[in-house]
Amino acid sequence: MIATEPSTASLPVIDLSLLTGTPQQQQLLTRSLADACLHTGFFYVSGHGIAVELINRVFAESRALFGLPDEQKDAINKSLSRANRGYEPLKGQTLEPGSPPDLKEGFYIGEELDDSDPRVQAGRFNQGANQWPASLPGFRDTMTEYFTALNQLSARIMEALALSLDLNQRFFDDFCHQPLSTLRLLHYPPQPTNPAPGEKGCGAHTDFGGVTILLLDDNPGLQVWDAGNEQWINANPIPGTFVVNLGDMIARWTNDRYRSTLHRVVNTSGAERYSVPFFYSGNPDHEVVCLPTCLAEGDEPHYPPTTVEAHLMDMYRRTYA
Ligand SMILES: O=C(O)CCC(=O)C(=O)O
Ligand SMILES: [Fe+2]
Repeated sequence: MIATEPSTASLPVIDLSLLTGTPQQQQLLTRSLADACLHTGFFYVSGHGIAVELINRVFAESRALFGLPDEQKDAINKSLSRANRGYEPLKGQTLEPGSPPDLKEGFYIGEELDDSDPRVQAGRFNQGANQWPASLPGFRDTMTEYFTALNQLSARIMEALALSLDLNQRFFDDFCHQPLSTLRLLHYPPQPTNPAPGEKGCGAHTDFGGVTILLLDDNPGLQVWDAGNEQWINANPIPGTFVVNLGDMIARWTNDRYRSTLHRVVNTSGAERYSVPFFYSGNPDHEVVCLPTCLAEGDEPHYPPTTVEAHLMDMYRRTYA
């Protein structure tokens, strides 16, 4: 029997500033992190060092972007980009197979690489130039600043994850070199009063990549599947934190010890909801092979070795097939 009412259980808050604390503080951090990763792979992060002033500018620019006239948004439609950058209209994606399209519009940003970059010339996955809205003068600089800051924050989270897996703190350094990252702005209109069956902001899905750092506005709506109790947990916003979750690649890497968990959005807040997920997938050439500390004696790896890029391309193929 699957409970339909979201549970009142909550996700843990992890203070990332403990990473540079005393050995005892570090141990506290890595233990609570391991615990969260073994359960849902979802947790809040405080002590992240991202300025609230920058966060406010990101939301202001995001609201301005989605408020532009349709012609201006269509001029930078994602379909015009070889690198999956730009605007995705409302109902442009169906994250939950068998459900109606998602009630959200989005905008995709990645590292700015021009045509002379060898990665672009080689046609590497998702590498290329962005499409910027011509009428918003501060948009590009704000998003670039936030993108850079979140790449750095992701690398710190990878250090904490390494420690939590009994690996050297620098174990993921090569993975964090020239990472493939996607910043995604999202806007959810209020849930309609008479939705079609299954219609909602964002269908139930797991994230494909490494870690996702999700910035929420003040509105609830995000729900995380609690497999142990077969119910949805509300992941409501906590001021000053991000929601962080592990993607399928970390589950694969840890032989399914660490979890990539289903989540969805139902915007019953009655308000326009804005969120900003940042997907960190690491160096495309990095080999993803069962971690040495995740294979108990007598266990077999659940997956063959792959690379970051091959894993991502495979996941995209399955979703957009
Ligand atoms: O908007 C949210 O709160 C979640 C978005 C999400 O899960 C995603 O974009 O993968
Ligand atoms: Fe997601």
